[in-house]
Amino acid sequence: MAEPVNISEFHELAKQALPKMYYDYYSGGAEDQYTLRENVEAFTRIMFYPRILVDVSSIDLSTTILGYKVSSPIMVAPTAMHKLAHPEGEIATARAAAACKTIMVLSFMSTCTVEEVASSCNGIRFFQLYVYRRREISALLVQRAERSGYKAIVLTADTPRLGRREADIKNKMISPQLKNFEGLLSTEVASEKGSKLEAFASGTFDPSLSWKDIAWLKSITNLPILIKGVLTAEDAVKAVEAGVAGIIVSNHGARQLDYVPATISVLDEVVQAVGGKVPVFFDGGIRRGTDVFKALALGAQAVLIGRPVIYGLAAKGEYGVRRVIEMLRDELELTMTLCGCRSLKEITRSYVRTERDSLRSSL
Ligand SMILES: Cc1cc2nc3c(=O)[nH]c(=O)nc-3n(C[C@H](O)[C@H](O)[C@H](O)COP(=O)(O)O)c2cc1C
Ligand SMILES: CC(C)CC(=O)C(=O)O
Repeated sequence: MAEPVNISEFHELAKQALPKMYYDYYSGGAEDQYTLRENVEAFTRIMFYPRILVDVSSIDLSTTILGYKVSSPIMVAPTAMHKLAHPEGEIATARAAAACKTIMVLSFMSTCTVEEVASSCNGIRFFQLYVYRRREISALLVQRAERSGYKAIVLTADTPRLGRREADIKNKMISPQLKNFEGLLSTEVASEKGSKLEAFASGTFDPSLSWKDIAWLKSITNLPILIKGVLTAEDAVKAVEAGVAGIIVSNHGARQLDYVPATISVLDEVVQAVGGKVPVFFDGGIRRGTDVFKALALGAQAVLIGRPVIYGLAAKGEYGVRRVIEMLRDELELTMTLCGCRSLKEITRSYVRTERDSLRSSL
């Protein structure tokens, strides 16, 4: 295929490049994959209401995230095991994110260590945390990340168990390859049945994790804490009360509970509940710059992209990840230009209408 011109073409290239087991793991969702489709399709039901005759000769996409300057509001979401996509793994991703002057969130379940990624290039990075039954291992990783210069902890709160991913069961997905835990924990799972990754997670992840543990996390780190996996106003309020520095509206790329709404359709509600007390970030189903604009218009301060990064990495390594981020950035710039928004601050709710808005106005 010629040089891809959009994320969907990177997806196609990645599918060709990857062994089926890994492609299915990366691209798949939980059970019927209803939410997986919805995450993308819900964006198609939001329409633009652009303004004309605005001087758009200069467009500024830069912003700050937790005080760190970035070139655009598009960050790299934490996704596990990049070496299954490309031999350079998370190092290639980190270099691409740094070249694009944006933030990468490194997964707890990475195939390069926290330290290897930190020393691979200069860039602002956050560290995503899973809490293991053996809490001392999670605590140690938080401390290693803090020592290595990561600037925030992203606590993933939607994974007491792994969702049921049927392709992984059928493919007998391999045990995770996690270099961070060498000498701490064996990641080999003996089970002959189903997904070894799932068997590993069910033996290792702590299902007792609860709101009170935010205080525990605060007691072991000075870094700001973002909570990832919020889908309701009720949990958004609890997160603010627990003292987090930000919220990530996410359904884990539709890989956990199937039949939760598309994340873009709950963003409004969460943003209103938070009432500007902390920044709200967003992920799930972003495949176009227009999607980024829609999330910003509905109140997200920035977005994160998961699968598009993996597709770029699988197709073309570091260069591919860079192209994916640049493409979305360029598409966002064009969307802003055509909507008549010169800066991210000018992107407001009045530039989009959701299905619910249209229903309300027809009543
Ligand atoms: C292959 C894959 C692995 C993931 N691994 C993690 C992970 O280790 N930690 C985490 O918090 N989220 C993980 N996620 C969820 C992403 O952070 C993010 O919420 C999701 O991918 C966003 O949706 P998108 O892929 O449609 O952009 C993973 C997602 C995928 C697709
Ligand atoms: C290794 C997994 C627990 C990573 C993950 O969060 C996912 O696959 O969605």
